[in-house]
Order: sequence, then C-alpha cells, then structure tokens
Amino acid sequence: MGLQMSHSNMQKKVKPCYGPLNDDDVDDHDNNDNGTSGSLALINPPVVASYDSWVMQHPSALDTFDSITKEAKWKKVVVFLDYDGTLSPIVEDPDKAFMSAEMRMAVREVAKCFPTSIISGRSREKVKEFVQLSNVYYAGSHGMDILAPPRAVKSSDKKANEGAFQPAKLYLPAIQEISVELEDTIRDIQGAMLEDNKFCISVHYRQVQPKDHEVLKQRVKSLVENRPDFRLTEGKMVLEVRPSIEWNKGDALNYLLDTLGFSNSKDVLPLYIGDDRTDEDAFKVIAGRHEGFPIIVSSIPKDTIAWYSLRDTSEVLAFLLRLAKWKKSETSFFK
Ligand SMILES: O=P(O)(O)OC[C@H]1O[C@H](O[C@H]2O[C@H](CO)[C@@H](O)[C@H](O)[C@H]2O)[C@H](O)[C@@H](O)[C@@H]1O
Repeated sequence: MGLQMSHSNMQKKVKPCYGPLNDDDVDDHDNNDNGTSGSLALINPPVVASYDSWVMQHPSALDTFDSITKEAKWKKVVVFLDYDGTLSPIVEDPDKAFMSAEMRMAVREVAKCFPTSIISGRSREKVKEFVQLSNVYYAGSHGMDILAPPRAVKSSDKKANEGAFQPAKLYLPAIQEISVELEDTIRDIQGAMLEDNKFCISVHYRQVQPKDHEVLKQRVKSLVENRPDFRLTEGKMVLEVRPSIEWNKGDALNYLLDTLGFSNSKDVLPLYIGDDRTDEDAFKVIAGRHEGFPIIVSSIPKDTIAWYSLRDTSEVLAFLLRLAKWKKSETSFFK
C-alpha cells in the first residue's frame, strides 16, 4: 500500500513550489495566480521545492491505488477526464494531439465500468474526433458545450435534455466578431495561431519566439479588456478567450453528475484527472464535496487543489487500466 494521507491533510493549501523541467512547465509558471479558471494575472513565479516533497502532499494515484479503491469499493465512481496533456501528450501542433490506441482502449474499458465523461477546452466535435469512443460523454469548450446522454435522464425530464447544453449560445455572434479581431491582432506575430473551439478561442503561442510572448499576451489582454462580454484564461502556452459567463469545468462536472442521475446520491465519488489550470475548477468542486479523487497530471511541483497526482500520460494510462481491471475483478467476485 502506498502513502496514507487523510483528505483533510490533502486539502491543506500546498505551498507553491516550482522547478521547471520543460518548456510547457516553464511557461506554465508564468502568470500562475494560484487561482481557478487559469485567470490571467501577471505575477512572478514563486520559489522552488522538490518534486519529492510535493508528491508527499499530492501522493501518486498509482502508489495510493489500494487506498483509492478501498474508499471506492461500496460507492459509485464517476470518471471525468481532461484531454490535452492528460489523454494525449502535449505536442507542438494542436491539430496533431492524437491519442494512442492503448489510451483509447483504456478509456473504453474504464467507460464500460463507470460513467465516463471527457471535459475539454477543445470544441466538442474536435475532442470527439480525437477520442473516437461512443461510450463516453463529451463536454467541449471548457464545459460550455455538453452532450449528456438522453438515456441518463428520468423520462419526465427527457425534453430538457435533448440536444447539447450550451450556456453561452447567445455569445456565438460576438465570439465570431472577437475571433476576427484576434486574427488581426496576432497577424504579424510569427508562429501565433488561433484555434476556434466554438464557445472559446484559443490563442496559441507555443510556436512563437520567446521574445514575442509578452507582446502577444499584452495585445490579447488589452483586446479582451475592452470587451466586457469576454474574459481571458490561460493554459499551457495558450490564452483562452471565452464569454464572461460564470461557467467552468467544475460547473460542467456538476451538470454531468446531475444529468447522469447522481445529484441526490450520497455515495458518489467523482474522479477527475487533468493537467491544466482550468482543471483546477473541477478539482475545487470535488474538494468542496470532501470526497472523490481530484488527480493532477504533472511531472513538476505545481500549486494545485488536487489531492493526488500522476506524472504524465503514461501514468494516466497505467492508472486507467488498473482502475478498469480492479472494477472487473470486483464485479466478477460478486457474481
Ligand atoms: O482542456 P484541455 O482538453 O486540456 O484543452 C486545453 C487546450 O488544449 C490544447 O492546447 C494544448 O495542447 C496542444 C496540443 O498538445 C498544445 O500544442 C498547446 O500548446 C496546449 O495549450 C488545445 O489546442 C487548446 O485549444 C485547449 O484550450
């Protein structure tokens, strides 16, 4: 059995500790405001502590697997997964962030055992195209576009759940407008790229020279500041321009739990795996419930609300395979 740690311990705010190991992570420390929704705030990165001491506070979900399953044994686990950096490794070109066949198989197996949703910053259509699984539910645009299963709602509520839930639908014309303005703003910055995620626009700067990062950020920031109907969040070498509605991945998690029929269940344990700042909103919801499994994917120490950690996508794969295997062995034992 791995590290034993009570949730009250795990919920203690972790002191920010940084030790950049790769360019994602270096960038990830820029503007880290230790907040949720990856809000953009220009703050200096704090001082470094080691991965070993960080992992003591955010124990590996693989090392603590036995205590996780012990807690989950008589409860209903509901699985939520982020996409980029969690199911697929971070790559230079966002259009090439493919998921491996092994990962697809693992997610399929997990989804056979537990209700499983993918909550991504990508558009719902795009993430579905990457994942290609029919037994998972998809929430795109950071949860602003959710297709919950019609079969999961009570028959009397069916009408309410037909089609996708899109709380920012009214913003679509404005999103098209700001997209044109953004295109204009970044046109002369070599390597800068826009990605249309339907209810939000990503401004990528992974392929922009470091000397131009600040210019790009400032330009996008001032454009958004002049549009009160929009706000800016930040991910890994990406700025995300989104409608200024109060809706994030945490709300999407709650919405899915609700539409999946778990809102009144006392024995539900949501499990969320994600690597980025916008995933903190989902971790926060689980932390607020005081039970469940918020798991951050990171190979470096970072400030997070998550209780558990996994180093990278290969550990996510190992964890998902183990989770499905555990559930199957439990089920066959009781047959
Ligand atoms: O919520 P997620 O599914 O994690 O989406 C967040 C952003 O992910 C993608 O960008 C990130 O991954 C790209 C591919 O590895 C990488 O090139 C980029 O630098 C990362 O920020 C996606 O392209 C964005 O639109 C999402 O906002």
